[in-house]
Amino acid sequence: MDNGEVAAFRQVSKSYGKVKAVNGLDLTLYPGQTVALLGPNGAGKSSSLDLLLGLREPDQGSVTLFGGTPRAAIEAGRVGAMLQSGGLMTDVKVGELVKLACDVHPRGHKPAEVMHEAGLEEIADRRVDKLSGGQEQRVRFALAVAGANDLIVLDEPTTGMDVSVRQHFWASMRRQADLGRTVLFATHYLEEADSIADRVLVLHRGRLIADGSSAEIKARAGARRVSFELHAADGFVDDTLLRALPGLAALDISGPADAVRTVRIRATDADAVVAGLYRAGCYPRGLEVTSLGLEQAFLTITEAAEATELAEESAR
Ligand SMILES: Nc1ncnc2c1ncn2[C@@H]1O[C@H](COP(=O)(O)OP(=O)(O)OP(=O)(O)O)[C@@H](O)[C@H]1O
Repeated sequence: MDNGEVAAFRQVSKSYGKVKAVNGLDLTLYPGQTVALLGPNGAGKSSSLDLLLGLREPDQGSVTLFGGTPRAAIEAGRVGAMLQSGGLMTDVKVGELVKLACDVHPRGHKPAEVMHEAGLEEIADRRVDKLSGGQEQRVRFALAVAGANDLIVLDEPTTGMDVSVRQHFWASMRRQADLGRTVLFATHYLEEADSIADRVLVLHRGRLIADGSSAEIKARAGARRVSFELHAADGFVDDTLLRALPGLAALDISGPADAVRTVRIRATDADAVVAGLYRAGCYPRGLEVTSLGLEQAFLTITEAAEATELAEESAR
């Protein structure tokens, strides 16, 4: 039964021996979303995608696609995937393989359209086992969009693609999302997540530790920096006043109190920090407000999760 949800993980866990690859994952994906799945090596990204596609069974919890089993959704031709693992058929030409994928798909597109979309026309007659890494990725991409899928799952899709192919690839994925399809991709390229995804998920040791827009995740991590100088000649500023500023996530002060001190602040709300400074009668010199990227936010969030995990482990 289709309940409007594209995919739902309900308290899903999966272990390999002692390793908890996925740990209590609760997640719902909706139509038309472009979702980036981030996480350090071994965080459980590929394992989560495998569970989503029914390639592995959860130890606990349930995974549904379009309100039914992953298998039913795949058999109905609603899901396309581009995974890292799994070899391509070898003794076949690129054009033949793409045609086969279109023919067997319950809602297959015309092979010529798919060849064009994936930029494969020039290598249609090349054997699949004679391709470069980037060309192979393009073939995998073609197989993922060979039919009218409602969900496209991509595991590190742009690895090995050069810049222009990568741009072409993401333009094509945007068109898919504009058609109302859901695109879920795991990546280590944070700039891709930042510019492509409207929802970003961060996994850490199998747990979902952040879920929101890129802007929300940056804000949560304290992803703007406010820096300025305090000159003793302008009047003494008490450090406790700085520490009490609204919107402050972290504070670093360097330099002697009786000369020039440099203050660097990581802010969850930079506007509140600056307003708070002036309200307190503090007149900074050389004020700068800069944004930190998603990369910095990602590192902040995952480092904080790591520190919490270590503290919990040593308390046990
Ligand atoms: N088949 C398996 N057998 C044993 N352990 C596994 C297996 N697959 C994954 N793992 C372990 O589960 C954890 C999660 O792995 P997974 O591949 O899902 O992470 P990932 O986030 O995709 O990592 P990467 O960014 O390196 O691709 C890791 O500790 C990994 O070693």
